[in-house]
Amino acid sequence: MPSTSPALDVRPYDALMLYSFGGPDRPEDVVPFLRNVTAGKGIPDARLEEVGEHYYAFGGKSPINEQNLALKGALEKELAERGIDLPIVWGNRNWAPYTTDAVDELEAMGARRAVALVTSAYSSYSGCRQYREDLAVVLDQRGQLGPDGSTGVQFDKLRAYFNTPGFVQGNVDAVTEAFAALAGKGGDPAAARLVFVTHSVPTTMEAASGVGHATYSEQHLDIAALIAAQVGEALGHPVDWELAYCSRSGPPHQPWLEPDVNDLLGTLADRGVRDVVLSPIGFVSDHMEVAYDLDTEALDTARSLGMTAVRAGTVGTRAVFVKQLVDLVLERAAIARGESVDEATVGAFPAFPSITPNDCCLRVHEQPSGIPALCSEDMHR
Ligand SMILES: CC1=C(CCC(=O)O)c2cc3nc(cc4[nH]c(cc5[nH]c(cc1n2)c(C)c5CCC(=O)O)c(CCC(=O)O)c4C)C(CCC(=O)O)=C3C
Ligand SMILES: [Fe+2]
Repeated sequence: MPSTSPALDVRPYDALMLYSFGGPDRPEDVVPFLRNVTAGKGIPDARLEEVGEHYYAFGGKSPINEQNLALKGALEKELAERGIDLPIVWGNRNWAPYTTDAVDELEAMGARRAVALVTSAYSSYSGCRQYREDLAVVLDQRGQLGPDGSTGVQFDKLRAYFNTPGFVQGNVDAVTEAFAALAGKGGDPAAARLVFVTHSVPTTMEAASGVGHATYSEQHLDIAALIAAQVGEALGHPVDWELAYCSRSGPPHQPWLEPDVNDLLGTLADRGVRDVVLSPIGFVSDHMEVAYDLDTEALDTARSLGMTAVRAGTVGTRAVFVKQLVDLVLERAAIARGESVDEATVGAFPAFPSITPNDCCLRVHEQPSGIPALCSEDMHR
């Protein structure tokens, strides 16, 4: 039974759904996985073949599934330590266990209402709405979509958590450690440039992102400034920083957010920067974009430019981050019960809403998608 102590009350939720992207576990999975990811998205074949090679270079196995299992284990431990009885089910948009498997599991355990934790910290189509659309499609296939939805599991979602204290602190700790590692490699921390990295998105997706508070890039810039300032305090000297992007896809004529991290490294090298710390604040774990685009490609670029570079860790299963996620579950539960709550945030922006405006983060700016998305004002039930 859920605890009824106020600080530990997770009513009305019966379960937490850890909702992620998914990735292949073996070489035979790579092509079917990429087909799932790219259905109807107009990604050129050449890009797909290239991305397939990234996976084959790692034995056809993405690190993402093991990382999600580790996060699930860490969350279970944190919940147990706080005396909170809330089972966790895991589902992915693009690979097994799929969204529909997670919904099956919820039904099998008799769950009526679940709260979803998406493994993306920022508000954008790819990091928020696409998850809510896919969940709506799955419920629709089961005949469980609609404002009353009385037959199916009812879903809520945690708010975007990029601007929460635990996410920012986890990154501050990881970056501070990376500056120490840079010194260990003979680099000069006092002269090093801190380069934050996130996933690029088309500029149309950027324009449509962020609930009217702040776009995808503005969300990153806001916490990047905070992280750099706090790292500077820890190190005792100011830290110069930049935001760069990785993992661009799509056709060449389509504009995406820039600069690409490799191009930025070239620019910095031209300006005489010799030492770099890369901090992948756009990602919550060291999955394939980090393992390939940063650890393989960007670190190679830095090496060929004669730079000393260290890649900081992602928040992963850091205790401060896992605690924050559990705090967010308690916060969302209190909101669902109609209680007034203090939504802890850091930086310039308010807490992003957990029930989003209907047209928030559409795939193409100002063009309603026609696809319902769960946890939006209309679909909230
Ligand atoms: C903002 C964002 C995040 C959020 C950051 C986060 O959640 O961490 C994210 C996460 C991920 N993206 C991932 C993989 C892929 N993303 C692709 C394609 C795309 N991503 C996009 C954006 C994002 N993606 C976009 C705008 C596209 C173009 C197509 C479209 O408009 O949707 C493609 C197709 C080939 C290619 O173009 O690269 C693949 C294989 C994996 C799994 C990694 C693993 O296996 O470990 C993860 C976690
Ligand atoms: Fe992606």
